[in-house]
Amino acid sequence: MLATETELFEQLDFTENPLFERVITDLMEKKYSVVDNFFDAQEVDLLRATLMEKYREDDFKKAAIGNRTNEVVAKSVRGDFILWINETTAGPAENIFFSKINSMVEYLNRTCFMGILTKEFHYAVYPEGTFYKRHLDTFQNDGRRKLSMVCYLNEENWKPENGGELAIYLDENGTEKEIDIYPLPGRIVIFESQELEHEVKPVKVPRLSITGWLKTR
Ligand SMILES: O=C(O)CCC(=O)C(=O)O
Ligand SMILES: [Fe+2]
Repeated sequence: MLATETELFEQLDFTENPLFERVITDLMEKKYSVVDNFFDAQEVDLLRATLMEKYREDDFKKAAIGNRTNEVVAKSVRGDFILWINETTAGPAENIFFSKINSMVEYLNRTCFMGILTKEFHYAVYPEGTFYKRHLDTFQNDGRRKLSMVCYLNEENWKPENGGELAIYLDENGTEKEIDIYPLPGRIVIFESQELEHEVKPVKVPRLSITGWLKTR
C-alpha cells in the first residue's frame, strides 16, 4: 500500500544521531547543552587561524548593545570585538563550521519541529580584561532568536586561571543556580535564547569564539 511504502521510505532515510539526541534531551530537561569536541582539533585550528587572520586585518568591530535601530556601544556591558560571518561568502573553515551546524539544524527541525529558518553567527574576540555582563540574548528585541550557540576556539592549553567562564543562571524551583562553563576548544554550548540569563566572566587572556543564533524567522 502506498501510505505504508511512504512511511517506510521516511524511516529508511532517517538515521538516529546519538549526539544530536543528547542535545535535544538536554534542552528539554535543562534548557542548555554542552558538547565537547563538537569540532575536532584540526577544525578548531583552522577556524582559529581564519579568525586571527581577519582580526589582524582589523575587520572586527566593537560589539554594540542593541540592534541597528538601537545601537549603543557600551563598554561597561560588553568588551568583545565581533565580525559577522556571511555564509554565502564563507571560506573553507567556515564551510566546515556551517556544514556541521546545518546538519544539526536539519535534525532539530526534523525530529522536534523546532522551526529554525534562519541563523546568524559572528566571530568574537574578548581581549584581556573584557567581559560580557549578565544578559538575555533577546535584549535586541529579537524574539526570533530561539537557540543561542557558542563555539570556543582557544588553544588546547586553556586553564581555569584564564577566567572567561560562561556563567549560565538556572532557576531551580525558585532558587538560582549558576553553572560555569569553561571555553574549551572544540566545545559548543547551546541554550534557550529567550530563557537563560548568562554572562562571560572577565578574561585574563584573549578569548576566541563563534557565537550565533538559530532563529524561527
Ligand atoms: O561567549 C560566550 O560564552 C557567550 C557570548 C554571549 O553571551 C553573547 O554573545 O551573547
Ligand atoms: Fe549572550
